[in-house]
Amino acid sequence: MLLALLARLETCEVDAEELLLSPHTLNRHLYMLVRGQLSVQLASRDNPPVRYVEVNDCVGEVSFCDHRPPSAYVIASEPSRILRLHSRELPFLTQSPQLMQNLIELLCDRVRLTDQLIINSEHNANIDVLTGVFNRRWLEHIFERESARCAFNGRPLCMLMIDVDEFKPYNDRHGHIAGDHALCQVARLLGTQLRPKDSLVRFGGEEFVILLPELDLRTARLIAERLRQGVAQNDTIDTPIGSLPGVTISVGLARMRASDTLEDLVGRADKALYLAKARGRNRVCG
Ligand SMILES: Nc1nc2c(ncn2[C@@H]2O[C@H](COP(=O)(O)OP(=O)(O)OP(=O)(O)O)[C@@H](O)[C@H]2O)c(=O)[nH]1
Repeated sequence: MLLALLARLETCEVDAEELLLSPHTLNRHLYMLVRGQLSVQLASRDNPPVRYVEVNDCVGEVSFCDHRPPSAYVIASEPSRILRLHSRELPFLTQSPQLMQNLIELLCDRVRLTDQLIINSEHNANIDVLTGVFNRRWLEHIFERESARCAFNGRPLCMLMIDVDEFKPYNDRHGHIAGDHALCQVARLLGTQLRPKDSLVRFGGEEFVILLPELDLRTARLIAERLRQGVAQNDTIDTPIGSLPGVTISVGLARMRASDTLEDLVGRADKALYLAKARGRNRVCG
């Protein structure tokens, strides 16, 4: 059976940059890479590869089976040798339970890989690139969930609005890259002191938001004070560009009221933050 299958395979050579599969062209082949490397690109040939196909990997199996155009571009990233099987040989494959089992496993792998890519891209869409903490998009999602959950259980929900103090002069004195390191340090210091159910979000620029579910105002204030002290006590930041002076933060605190929208809660936390700045910075208000 295997020998008969091998006899049905064609060998082809592709040059670097050559297009093997495209969403605009029906695919009739199942390909197996025997030398070189292929890249898989979604939506446009100009997008960076989402993955690479290495030797012994297959591509094209989904369109080979369903006779529909491929969902991605597959391009040779270097000169490559490929074995291919035409879809007219599909009835031949069905004669062997083992070959069918292999094909099903291949399709299952592809489904899992696609799921993982979706999970990764969903995750990346919620993460701030510089600091690695959640971004504003995530805040909207998590606020909806946590505010509903806390309201349903009759539990409080508090928000901390945090702003790095005098960050413009810090950037001016030490440079923007140093400022970036300082922001990462703040994110790290804040993140390591939180419970898993708390959400740390980079709200924008030098501002962070923390959602604290199931904590009353008094406890949230203690936590805010602990966070403030944690940042202030780190008076130097070790970075690849050298040792930099630490920064301080001001914190505005607000507790969710019934029927608060995210904007309402952010607005009150922001007012409290403004007060903390006006009273001299490096403090908690609200
Ligand atoms: N390095 C760096 N700087 C940023 C980033 N985002 C915002 N900033 C800077 O943060 C600074 C914020 O400055 P201001 O809003 O004037 O406030 P401040 O100097 O921190 O003063 P106070 O908030 O009143 O204590 C601006 O200079 C922005 O350019 C970033 O991602 N990296």
